[in-house]
Amino acid sequence: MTVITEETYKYSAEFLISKLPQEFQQVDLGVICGSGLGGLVDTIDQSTKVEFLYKDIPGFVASTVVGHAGKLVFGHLGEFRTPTVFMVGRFHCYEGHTMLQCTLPVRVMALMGIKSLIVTNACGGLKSEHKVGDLMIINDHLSLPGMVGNNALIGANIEFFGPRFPAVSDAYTYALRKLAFKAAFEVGISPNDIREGVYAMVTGPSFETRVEARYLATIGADVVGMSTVPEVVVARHAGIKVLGISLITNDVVRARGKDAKLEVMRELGLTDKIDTEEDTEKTFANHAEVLETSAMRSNDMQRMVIRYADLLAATLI
Ligand SMILES: O=P(O)(O)O[C@H]1O[C@H](CO)[C@@H](O)[C@H]1O
Ligand SMILES: Nc1nc2[nH]cnc2c(=O)[nH]1
Repeated sequence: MTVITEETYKYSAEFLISKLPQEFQQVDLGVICGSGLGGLVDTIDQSTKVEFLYKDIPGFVASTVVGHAGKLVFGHLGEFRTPTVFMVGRFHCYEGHTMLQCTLPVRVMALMGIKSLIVTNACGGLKSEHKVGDLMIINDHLSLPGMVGNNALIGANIEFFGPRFPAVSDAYTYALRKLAFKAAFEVGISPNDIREGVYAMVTGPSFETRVEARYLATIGADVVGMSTVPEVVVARHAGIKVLGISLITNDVVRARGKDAKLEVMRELGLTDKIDTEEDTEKTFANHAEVLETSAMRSNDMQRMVIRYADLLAATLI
């Protein structure tokens, strides 16, 4: 198992601080941009923005997924010009990175002073009442890897960041969720297009089988994705408040699929013996669709995040 020491996190943060102007020596807010959602950095003041490629930052691994640019950007967000650090592209375990490598940037952000983190992602919808393109404020998560031996906090605990056994029962701060809904409604997002619910994490990279999708829905998940949870767990461990926003980029296929036995019975004229109904759905999840939906809805998400940052700056949360 790769071990990342307290010194490594500090070295990464010190590297960044040594290269940053005074205004970004300490940042208030962190944002992790999900698949195809990195456009948010195009909305910040371009004249003060400072960018680092992940490959140039000590301790960071490389980002390999299409739709994840692979850079850390410092800039002023919103009318209140909140000093913010953006991960434009994140790391996923399915890229071959460990949980510790995937979450290293969150601890670096913690060392740079963030008190609040916005985690965004693209995900598949598991409920028939969801529409592709809906936003969802995460109110809880279900970590399948975390429950069976791949929790982001496995390994020697670094007391400097937080306790050995942190509570995550209210990982997604209620007051911040309220603020996010307020921001969404204020920028004109319809209550019909934004929900609140449970994000399930699987490691991927294969999408769900039909029965896995039904299983996840049965055990309480509303959406499923391959990220977010490790970042949230590490952020909460370090005492950072979290808002999670999911964009439902595709429907996860839950129907049973074509029934070979029925087809053969029909072909042989055994129709009087058919006692079950077929339950088919021919679509399948794919990353191109994920990026297409992100591109369609990223503007709304950006406006909402900017408004949220301003509401946050104006409150004491
Ligand atoms: O969670 P983000 O990084 O937004 O990306 C999601 O989209 C990719 C699959 O299309 C997976 O990486 C999944 O986790
Ligand atoms: N696991 C998973 N991750 C996703 N990310 C975006 N869409 C999906 C999906 O359908 N399943």
